Amino acid sequence: MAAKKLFLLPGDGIGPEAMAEVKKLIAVMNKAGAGFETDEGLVGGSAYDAHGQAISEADMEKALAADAVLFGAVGGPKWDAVPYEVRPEAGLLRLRKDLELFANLRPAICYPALAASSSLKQEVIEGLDILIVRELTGGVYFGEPKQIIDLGNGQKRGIDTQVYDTFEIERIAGVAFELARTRNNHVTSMEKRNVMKSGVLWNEVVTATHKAKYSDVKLDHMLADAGGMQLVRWPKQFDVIVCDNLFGDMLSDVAAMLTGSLGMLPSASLGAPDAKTGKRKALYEPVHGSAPDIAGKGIANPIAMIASFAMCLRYSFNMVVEADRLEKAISAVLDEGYRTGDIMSEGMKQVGTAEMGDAIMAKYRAA
Ligand SMILES: NC(=O)C1=CN([C@@H]2O[C@H](COP(=O)(O)OP(=O)(O)OC[C@H]3O[C@@H](n4cnc5c(N)ncnc54)[C@H](O)[C@@H]3O)[C@@H](O)[C@H]2O)C=CC1
Ligand SMILES: CC(C)CC(=O)C(=O)O
Ligand SMILES: [Mg+2]
Repeated sequence: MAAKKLFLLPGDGIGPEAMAEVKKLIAVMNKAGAGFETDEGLVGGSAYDAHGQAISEADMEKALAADAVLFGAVGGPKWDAVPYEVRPEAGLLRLRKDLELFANLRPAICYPALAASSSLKQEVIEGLDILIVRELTGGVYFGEPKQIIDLGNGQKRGIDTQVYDTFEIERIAGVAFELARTRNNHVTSMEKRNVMKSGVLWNEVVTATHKAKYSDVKLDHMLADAGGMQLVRWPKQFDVIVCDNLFGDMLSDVAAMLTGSLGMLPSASLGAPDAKTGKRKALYEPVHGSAPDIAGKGIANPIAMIASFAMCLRYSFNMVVEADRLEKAISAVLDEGYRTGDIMSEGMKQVGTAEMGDAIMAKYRAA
């Protein structure tokens, strides 16, 4: 059996704390013969401190050669003043761009045990299971020009450019429609065609892609600001949401709170299948950032990171049984009342990062 090459990039802040819990799981799976071969690198502020770059060329090569990359989180106030080109977040953007990870899957599931403790009413989120499909390598995060110009009159101008070409919209729409077919067969496309030309094109191309290949899937369109409102008002109206890089970033943080906490939301970033092998480049990461406010305290919720590893098992290694088993272990531990601080509510057992990781591992082993 060929080794399964995992490249670990824990990053900064709570990234390494959450990744430590995944490393324990990998060790347990390897004892049972899973055959993961792991290597580890630096990204973000930790890479900047070591070599003045947000990710080194050597680590980029390892990421490109791996079957999957597991990523923690990057950033923090320590690096606020570093040059923009080498800021911690640049490491993540480079990984996404160079690995051509255009499809970012961000599922938001409300675990039954957390339905009562959300800031939203229980009936609004109970049973929630939606999937945000975010375009990840285009749009305003990457478009040129991207600069600050000195206008010479005491004023400056900040410029970011939103650019989308037809093929970029077509391929992300295709991913959303394909995934919808495995779920409730419903896609909602979100843009702002009322004020943005890229939104007009987005709407046209999604509509044409639907007509050409996916007319069996229900499609509707929503302006992205109204979409944000609807996500909070009645999120269960959605199945798959497809949107651009910026709206997807924002709407998935909104969706995170439907699940109880940013600490609960995993993600998978996938490239196109290789024409010969069918394999996709992939990176798995929690939706949250490095949470500098709680870093180093051992209290971060590791569930988003562990659930991202479950997505890795499912999408990169087709280990569907193990992925289900791990997701069930997370659910069972929540049913038993284990809570990190971010999801704590009255009468529950408050635990730290490692205790939560250990509890999930114990359930996984026992299943
Ligand atoms: N993928 C990545 O690496 C991302 C990095 N960032 C970076 O992270 C840094 C901090 O950004 P913020 O806006 O504060 O966003 P954040 O996601 O790091 O934190 C927002 C809030 O959620 C809480 N939180 C997040 N994850 C948690 C977890 N696992 N357990 C418990 N609580 C959790 C934090 O304590 C904080 O109160 C910035 O430098 C930002 O650029 C932000 C988002 C994504
Ligand atoms: C580059 C990241 C920090 C952007 C972000 O917030 C995200 O991808 O969720
Ligand atoms: Mg974000």
